[in-house]
Parts: sequence; C-alpha cells; structure tokens
Amino acid sequence: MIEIKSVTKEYKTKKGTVKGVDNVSLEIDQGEIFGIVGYSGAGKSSLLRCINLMEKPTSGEIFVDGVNLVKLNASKLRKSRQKIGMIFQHFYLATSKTVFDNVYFALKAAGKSKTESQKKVLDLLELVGLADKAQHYPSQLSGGQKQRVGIARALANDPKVLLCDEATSALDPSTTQAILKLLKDINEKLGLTIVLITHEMEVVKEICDRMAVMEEGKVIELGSVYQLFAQPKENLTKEFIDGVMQFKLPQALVGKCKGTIVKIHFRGRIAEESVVSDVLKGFNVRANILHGKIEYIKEVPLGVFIMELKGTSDEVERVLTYLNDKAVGVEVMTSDN
Ligand SMILES: Nc1ncnc2c1ncn2[C@@H]1O[C@H](COP(=O)(O)OP(=O)(O)OP(=O)(O)O)[C@@H](O)[C@H]1O
Repeated sequence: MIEIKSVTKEYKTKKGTVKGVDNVSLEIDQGEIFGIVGYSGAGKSSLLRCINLMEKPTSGEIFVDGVNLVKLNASKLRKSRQKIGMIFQHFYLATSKTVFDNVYFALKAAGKSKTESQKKVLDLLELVGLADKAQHYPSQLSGGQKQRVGIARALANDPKVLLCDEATSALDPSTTQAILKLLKDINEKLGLTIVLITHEMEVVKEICDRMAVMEEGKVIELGSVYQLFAQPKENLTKEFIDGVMQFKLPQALVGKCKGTIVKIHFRGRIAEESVVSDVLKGFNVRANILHGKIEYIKEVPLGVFIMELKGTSDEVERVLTYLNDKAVGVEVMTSDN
C-alpha cells in the first residue's frame, strides 16, 4: 500500500543542512498497523510527513496505492491526498466550529454534495462514538473526545491510509487505551492501513503488527513487533523494549550474585511450558530466580526470566545447552564460572 523508496529529507538551516530522513526505504502492506519509534529528533515526523508530501522529500519516491506522489502536479496531488487521512497529537480542530462542522468541512473541501455530506458526518460520528456530541464545540470536549473528532474528520473522504502523528501522546493512559481500541476497530472494519509514530512502546505493543526503529534519520531495525520484542538486535531497540518490559536488574543486585546470571526469553507457547521447573528439578544446579515476567503481545506470550545458576561449570553448561535446545533465547549476563 505504501512504498517509501530511498527517501531523504534535508532541511536548510542557518547552521547548515540537517538530514531529517536519511535514505529510508520501507514497504507497508495494505491493512497493516505499522509503528515508527525513536527518540526526539530521530526523524519520525519528517518521515511520516513525507508519506503525504506535507514534507516534500529532497530525493526518493513515495508510492501510495501504486501512485508515485512525488511525480504528481498540485491538483493531482490534492486528489491523491484524499486517500491519506491524518491525525495529530494536538488535534488541530477549528474551535469556532461544532463537532459536526469540523467533520463536514473536510467533506465540503473535497467538493461532496450537501445531502451526501450530512449523512456521512452523522455516520462518522456514530463510528467514533460521538453521535450525541454533534452540536458541541471542541472546548466542551475531553482530550479523548477531541481526538475522536480528529479521527472522524480524517476518515471523511474514505482514505485508504491513516497517518497518526503522536496521536495519543497528549492523552492519559485510559483514554489512550480507548483511542487505540478505536483505531484497531477502524483498521479491522474498514481495512485501513495505519502508520503511527510514537515514542511510547506501549502503543506499539498494543496495536502494531510491525515496527521500525529510527535513529539519526535512518531506520536501524525493522520487523514484526513480536520479533523485535523477543529478539531486539540493536542497542537502541533493546533500550526501548527494556523501558516497557522492565527486564533490567538493578546493578547492585548483579554485583552481589556469585553464579552465572542468565536471561532466558520464552517465545510463543514455550512460555507456557515448565522449562524453569525442569531446570530446577533435572540438573545439579541451584537456580535462583531474580526476575520473571510474561507479557502478551497480540495474545502470544513472551516470557523473560533472569536466573542465577550455581553449580559446576560443566553442569551450568548442560543447563545452557538444554535451554538452547528448548528454542528459547538465552543470554549469559555475567559468569563467575
Ligand atoms: N522544519 C525543519 N527545519 C529544520 N530542521 C528540521 C525541521 N523539521 C525537522 N528538523 C530536524 O530534522 C531532524 C528530525 O526531526 P523530526 O521532527 O522529524 O524528528 P522526530 O523523531 O519526529 O522528533 P520529535 O518527536 O521531537 O518531533 C531533527 O534534527 C530536527 O531538528
């Protein structure tokens, strides 16, 4: 649905040229929810805005639904942009217009007839759960309700793609959950492709199918959310994952341990098996569990246990072989053996 081909976006500043996006290539499938994460300044917004040409790439190509947007003239681009809705962290609603008119305006701007548009607005407000707020003004709404108006407005012209620019960052955790659920419902009901940028890994963990991690304008890691949570390769990805999964041990505790500390990742159904108790029962080692957690990513379990193993080096080695045979990720954190 979206193909980003060797896109670079440079900004000319007084201090010189800044590369917001540095030679990024990505493909995002139809119906996918795709997350882009990274710290502030990584280039997430620049890349997202290149997708609908709010930012024109300095070089590279952007295909949306088979059309190369970079090559279009202004009027064709305006038409193609109707396929791409966008929502923002700060909603950008017209404060002097009612909820109804905020959504109606998007249809009017696209040249739709009055009767058709009025019915469409009511349908959209129903879809986002705001049918009873049509005549309210934005100032009378909560943050979550304002974002629902933003979503209704973004869907006005039946887009195929929805771009979400930190759409839940200004919301409290329970409102965030409600908005994410709405986005997921819309994705399923309408088959909409959703691209979201966020610095909150919770958001990615909750609804994304795949994710990309950005640093200094480049995509440094890309994969399914489960894959990246289970086996992150890059340090930055690990940092983001550890932040949300809290798999870290306090350094003081690590210093006190005399045995071999191993971090074991259980993937899929293996998390439900009795691997840990097998280690405790079947080997001549003492295993001290320091940390353990099972998270569910799209209902698939992902478990992490951190254990200190005490025993002869041969026996510890046998345990590590056993764990590796069980197809779990095993990482030796320290070893005194
Ligand atoms: N209009 C602009 N003019 C000059 N530099 C810009 C402009 N927009 C972005 N940049 C620079 O491009 C780089 C990437 O910025 P961008 O906003 O895309 O990152 P981000 O990951 O979205 O960060 P944030 O979450 O803080 O918005 C940064 O160095 C930023 O300063």
